[in-house]
Amino acid sequence: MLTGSEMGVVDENAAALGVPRKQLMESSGHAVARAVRALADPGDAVTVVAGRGNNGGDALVTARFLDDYDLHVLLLGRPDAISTTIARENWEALQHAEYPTETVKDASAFELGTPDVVVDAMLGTGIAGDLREPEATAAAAMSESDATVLSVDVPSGLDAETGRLADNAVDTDHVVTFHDTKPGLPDLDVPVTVADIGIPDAAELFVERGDLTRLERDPASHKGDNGEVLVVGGGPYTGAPALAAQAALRGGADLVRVACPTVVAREIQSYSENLILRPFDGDHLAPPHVDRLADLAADHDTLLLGPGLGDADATLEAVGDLLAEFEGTAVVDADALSVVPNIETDAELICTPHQGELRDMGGETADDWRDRADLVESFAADLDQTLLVKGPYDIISDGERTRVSRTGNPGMTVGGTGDVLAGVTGALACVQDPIDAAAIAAYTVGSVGDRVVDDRGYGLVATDLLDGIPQVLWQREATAE
Ligand SMILES: NC(=O)C1=CN([C@@H]2O[C@H](COP(=O)(O)OP(=O)(O)OC[C@H]3O[C@@H](n4cnc5c(N)ncnc54)[C@H](O)[C@@H]3O)[C@@H](O)[C@H]2O)[C@@H](O)CC1
Ligand SMILES: [K+]
Repeated sequence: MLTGSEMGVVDENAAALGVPRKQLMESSGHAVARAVRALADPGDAVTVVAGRGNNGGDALVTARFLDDYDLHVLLLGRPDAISTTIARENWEALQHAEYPTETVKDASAFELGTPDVVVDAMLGTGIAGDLREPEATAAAAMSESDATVLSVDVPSGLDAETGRLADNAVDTDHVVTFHDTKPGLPDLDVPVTVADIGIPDAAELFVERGDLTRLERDPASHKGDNGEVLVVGGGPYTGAPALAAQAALRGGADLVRVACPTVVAREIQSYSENLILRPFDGDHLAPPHVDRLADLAADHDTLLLGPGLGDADATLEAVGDLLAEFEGTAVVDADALSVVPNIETDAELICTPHQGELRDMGGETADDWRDRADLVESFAADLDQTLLVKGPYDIISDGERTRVSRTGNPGMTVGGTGDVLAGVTGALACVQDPIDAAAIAAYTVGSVGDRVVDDRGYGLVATDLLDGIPQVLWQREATAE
């Protein structure tokens, strides 16, 4: 089952892999034509009712496969109101080839006639709310007619995000949906055909730019709405928590606080005036600090635990105590990782080990990335947590879903890049599901590293990555419509 927006992610990923949406539209249109053939004989009357988006575009393709039918094509609205390039190109193809098309200027001009089959292609995943005019009038006419109604993707009026069926939705007889079923379709009690439209499995496995379409920033949002991250780190090291915290800010978090031992607080602050410090006594994390840190962490959307903490026994004991008390979402990195397999926690963890750290946690690795993906998936299932295992191909799994991010390059084996990745993951985990946060973070940090190395060659240092994070995260260079 895929929601409309998940379908948008997948088809943008397909475009990134070289299968643009116009090709998918051709496959969709053809699949609908095959369904028409199963419902009506050549010579029967078929009327296509097309809306102005890509749902209509699919059916404009269908028309070209129905030359041996008594065909009518009705476009709801003016041709210049067609909202996407690929749908318009398919409309123009019908004009050039002199297909019998008509445009319906308003609801009063809509006449369905008495076709044997009507193809409902008014609205698909782009719908918002109940049907407006002229779609509402057209829907009523279809629902009342004796024609067999074949809906494209979803019956017009079904919201594929929520599964809600509008009161004035088309009363359909048959649905051809694409790639996977959609929310609401199983409840309809009509035959639903799921058509394979040639989207490669890789579009769901690999993290690609389509995954970035999950990111939204509400224009009306206030400070804090986009996430508050608490980094607990530092002591033996100061650079790691500072990098992670700055990366969390670049990853879109509104507020990032760093809880660290007092002796290193001034030094960490000196790296950036954007950081807010919450020092605790001493020179390393230890069990007496845990209660206060647990309270502080509870006021944040994400806890990022590990960067620069070191592996003193008292520190690792405190990490275990803190995770045992914490009930929110935590990104666990570096020395803190070794504690995870030995504790009980109600927290939702995103663990970000490299392969050596994974083995120390009790996980297994393999040379072939496909084998590694299987091993990571089963270890994530054992832990019942999300893993982001770093490598030439990063493997992200929550034990059920597994994603692979292929960005990045050998220049990124330098120290500190893992802290940047943990920081971006922490920021995104404030606003995304753990697996999506980890997948987008891995893709983004790798892409930034690729850009830096393209520009300047190897010799990259972790701070080089910080500035480039927003550009990758918020790029909007979608090629398809
Ligand atoms: N995402 C994908 O991977 C693919 C999508 N395809 C098709 O593209 C469709 C989605 O296309 P679009 O995103 O262009 O969206 P739609 O074609 O579903 O609808 C967009 C249009 O509907 C109008 N609209 C929205 N709510 C309305 C309402 N309540 N009453 C009247 N008009 C309303 C909008 O102003 C816009 O013009 C899918 O359902 C599917 O049929 C296929 O071509 C294959 C691949
Ligand atoms: K439809």
